[in-house]
Amino acid sequence: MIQMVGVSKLYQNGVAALHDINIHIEKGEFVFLIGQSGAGKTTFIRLLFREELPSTGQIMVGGRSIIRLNRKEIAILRRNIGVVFQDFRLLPNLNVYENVAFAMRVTECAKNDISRRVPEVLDLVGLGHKSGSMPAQLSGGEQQRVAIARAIVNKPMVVIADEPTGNLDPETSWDLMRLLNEINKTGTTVLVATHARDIVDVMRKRVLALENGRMMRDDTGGGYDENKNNGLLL
Ligand SMILES: Nc1ncnc2c1ncn2[C@@H]1O[C@H](COP(=O)(O)OP(=O)(O)OP(=O)(O)O)[C@@H](O)[C@H]1O
Repeated sequence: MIQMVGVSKLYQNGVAALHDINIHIEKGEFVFLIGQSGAGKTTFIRLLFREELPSTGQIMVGGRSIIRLNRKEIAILRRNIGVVFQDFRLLPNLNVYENVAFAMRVTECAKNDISRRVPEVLDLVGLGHKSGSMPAQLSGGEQQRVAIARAIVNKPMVVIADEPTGNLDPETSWDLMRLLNEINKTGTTVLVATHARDIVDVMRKRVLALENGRMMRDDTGGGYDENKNNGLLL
């Protein structure tokens, strides 16, 4: 589903954000990406949906190289990858329904499909009753769930979340992780960049650990710290 071969990223200011990354994520996996602030997690994510290009190396998504794509192909890639940002990035002047519908409109979906699918995903994230609310009227956890609804509305192959619990209290963070786990159980590949040590330790998923732009660890069923093995399965 996702493959990086020899990927490095040197930003124009000379910062080497990623160095010789080689990873392979299969369809249907749930993967945590961990690492200290500045380790390269966001850069890793931005490369996957073509917000940045690597300086060297090859990136494949869904069996295709994403390095040389035209605008139309980039749009198709982004339809296949739902991204959830830490700061939600909802459109403030649109209500919950319209925020989610917007993601379908930009991919030129038929009106009928939009009016059928949007209520379906809002129910899935537990926000069916808030579809007329504006983002500013929602709690942080609710806004984040709208962001998830928007990320999954086009039935992407992959959902990527960049520190989705960064602004949430512990209980709401767990609700959100359970939701991502449910999405994963439907066959969607899920990649979550996080600092949430307790969540990583309990969920026991595959853990990729970045340190100064290098992939230092790739553990199946791993914890936040190396060799920590006292978690419970969710
Ligand atoms: N657009 C950019 N231009 C130049 N340098 C950048 C850019 N974006 C990130 N960097 C640098 O690249 C390195 C990796 O940053 P990145 O945002 O990928 O880390 P991160 O692991 O996501 O950190 P955090 O947990 O704080 O979000 C850092 O040194 C950062 O300063």
